[in-house]
Amino acid sequence: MRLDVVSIFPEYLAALDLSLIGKARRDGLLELTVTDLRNYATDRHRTVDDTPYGGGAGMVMKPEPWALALQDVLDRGAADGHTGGAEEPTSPAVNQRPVLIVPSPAGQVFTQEVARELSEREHLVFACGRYEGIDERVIEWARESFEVRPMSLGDYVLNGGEVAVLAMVEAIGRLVPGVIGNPESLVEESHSDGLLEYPVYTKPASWRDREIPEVLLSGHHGRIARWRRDEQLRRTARRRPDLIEDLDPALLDKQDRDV
Ligand SMILES: NC(=S)c1ccno1
Repeated sequence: MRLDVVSIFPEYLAALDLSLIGKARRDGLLELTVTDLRNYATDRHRTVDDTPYGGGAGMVMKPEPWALALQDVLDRGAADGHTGGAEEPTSPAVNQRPVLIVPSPAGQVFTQEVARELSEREHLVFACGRYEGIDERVIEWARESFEVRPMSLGDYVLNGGEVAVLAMVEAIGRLVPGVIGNPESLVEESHSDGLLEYPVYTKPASWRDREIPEVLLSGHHGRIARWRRDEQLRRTARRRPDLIEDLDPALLDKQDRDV
């Protein structure tokens, strides 16, 4: 998977050199490039923002630097053989276009399901807006060559898209085959089956007069699996009843309904 991030604070993305994502980059599983938007400013002051038409507080990110930066991302992708680059996409219907993800409170809510969908795409490009946002004409222009996806981490406002990109790249990147050493780890985590994950424990069995659930010491795999499933259902019902409402009933077995 190829990932590009465009930002005026490229150093913000340094965390993507660390841990599993950093290792995946070094192993060639993820090809991630961070681009400084200011390198595409068209004046000697490297200006990337200006006052908003119609008045109002704050500044808006100028369209031209963004268009030049995103076109360069496309051209580099095409030069490296990634489809959907500068030349016409061969068959956009099969989603070969690069996906332009624009973190924004006005975007689609980013979920595990969206992460899974995006982890199967070939080229993701993240546009980190700052100030009051990016001139809307950039989004319109980008639709000619990208599948544009405004995306929100949640209903709150950040100072820019970089923090959201760190979260999305980690959530998406870890689903790319080979990034997580043991793919089994992906099976029983929160949201993998529509439920929150069960509580986990490790040694010592007794800690500050607190014991672990006895069933976990039983060695009875069937009982342990049942206990874990019950805990998932209880925890989800308590903390995120909205997930239970949305749950596909086919995912619930008969015993689930007795919890
Ligand atoms: N909620 C998100 S993703 C965001 C981006 C910028 N501000 O808020």
